[in-house]
Amino acid sequence: MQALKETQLYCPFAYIDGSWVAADSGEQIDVLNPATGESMGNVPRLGRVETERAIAAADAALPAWKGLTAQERADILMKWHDLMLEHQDDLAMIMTHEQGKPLKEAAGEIAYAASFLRWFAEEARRIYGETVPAAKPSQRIVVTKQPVGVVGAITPWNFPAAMITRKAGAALAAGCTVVVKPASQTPFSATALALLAERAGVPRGVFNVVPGRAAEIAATLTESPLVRKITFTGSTEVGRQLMAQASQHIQKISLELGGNAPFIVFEDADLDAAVEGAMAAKFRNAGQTCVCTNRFLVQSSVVNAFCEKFAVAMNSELKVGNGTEAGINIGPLIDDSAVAKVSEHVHDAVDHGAELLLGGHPHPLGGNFFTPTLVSFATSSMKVAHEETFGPLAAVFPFDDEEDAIAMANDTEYGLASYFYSRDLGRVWRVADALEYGMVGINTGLISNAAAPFGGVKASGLGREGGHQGLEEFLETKYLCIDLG
Ligand SMILES: O=CCCC(=O)O
Repeated sequence: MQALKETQLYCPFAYIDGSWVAADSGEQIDVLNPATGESMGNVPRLGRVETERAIAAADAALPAWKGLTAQERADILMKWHDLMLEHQDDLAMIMTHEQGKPLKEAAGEIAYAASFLRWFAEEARRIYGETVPAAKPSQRIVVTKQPVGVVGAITPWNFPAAMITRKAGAALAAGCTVVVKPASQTPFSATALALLAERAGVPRGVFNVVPGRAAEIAATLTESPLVRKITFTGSTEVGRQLMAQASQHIQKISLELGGNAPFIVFEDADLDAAVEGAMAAKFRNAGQTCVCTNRFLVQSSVVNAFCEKFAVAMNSELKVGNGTEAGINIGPLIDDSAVAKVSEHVHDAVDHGAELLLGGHPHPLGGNFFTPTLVSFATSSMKVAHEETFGPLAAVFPFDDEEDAIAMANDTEYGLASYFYSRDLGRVWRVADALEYGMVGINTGLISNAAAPFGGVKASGLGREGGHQGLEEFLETKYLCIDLG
């Protein structure tokens, strides 16, 4: 790996109860740089026994952590935030090496990740209760909020830092303690965050990182009666299993799962603005973002003009390569099966009659690089209409009118992010109301923000992260009935 300013941030260990540890078995995970295929190092491959230790540590640390004042917890979270920004370049370098996203984008993710710590530090001091008029004159009803307890957080490879802070920031602010299972592709971002958490003053046992065997660690978290909440970002398939497993001890659960985001361009839209939004909504992290557009629905009267402008922007703005090189803004896909999936969706679309306007093949650089691809005349018979591609394929589906667009947009089991462009105020409200999605970007292709409630409906998940709603997910409501006699 290229040199870090502070080499200690490269932590090839798990972090349990304030100690840096190896797996009992000595087993390790070899972490590959998706741009080169080379190893960037190993972390321990933990399993059940070490996870049980982490849960026990989190449980032991809970009374003291929830016993701090909100201000004390907020101060520690703010310190953690500041340290992340202080080490932004190194954290970005680690992320680019293990995840592939270009350095500038990785630095952007570090800032985004830190913003959750700031947001939840501020929200920690606003965990309000309420009083309610009672049924009897002698009684008082008081509602309080308490931390749910120990949290198991399972996080994905596509946002190796932000998905940890979005969960752990909220949990710690609420007074919970956390065991994080990071993705095996990107554990070094997680362990670097643990080091900074320790330096910020997060007490031992409050924040633990357990890289390792995913199914075994998930089973250990869901089988433990000490764990009171599971929070997961990843596939709908795994989310469904976790939800079933979490039912054993009726654990609270938040799930941020797959999507099939539509991006609708109406004929009254500002097409240049729509293309700018399309670039952002499609190509962030090379298309490997759960809120990336999967289907561009464009009104027939403007479909040619939109495709022309979109192709020009893609040709002139997208530079594919190793994310550590200057000027690169499309890195590699995470692995060869991701490349195979994009290829499969492109071939399937072309075989079913789509017109290939740009790309359509792996990039000449080879490895996990794929050329940004644009196809038009996509139809509902194609795989890209129903499955999340999770790569740099932009598929344009023409539609006739507003009713048609809404029906096409909602014709999916998913309901995470959606986008549309229109300058007609009446249409803006009608379409925003009609879209069956947890998030709607209107005349914008970027919707992610610590202050906003992020999450989906239908098969895209349960619960919200970020916003004040994100904190609620880690709180229990308790009602006190006081009889004054
Ligand atoms: O891919 C999941 C999260 C992306 C985001 O927070 O914008």
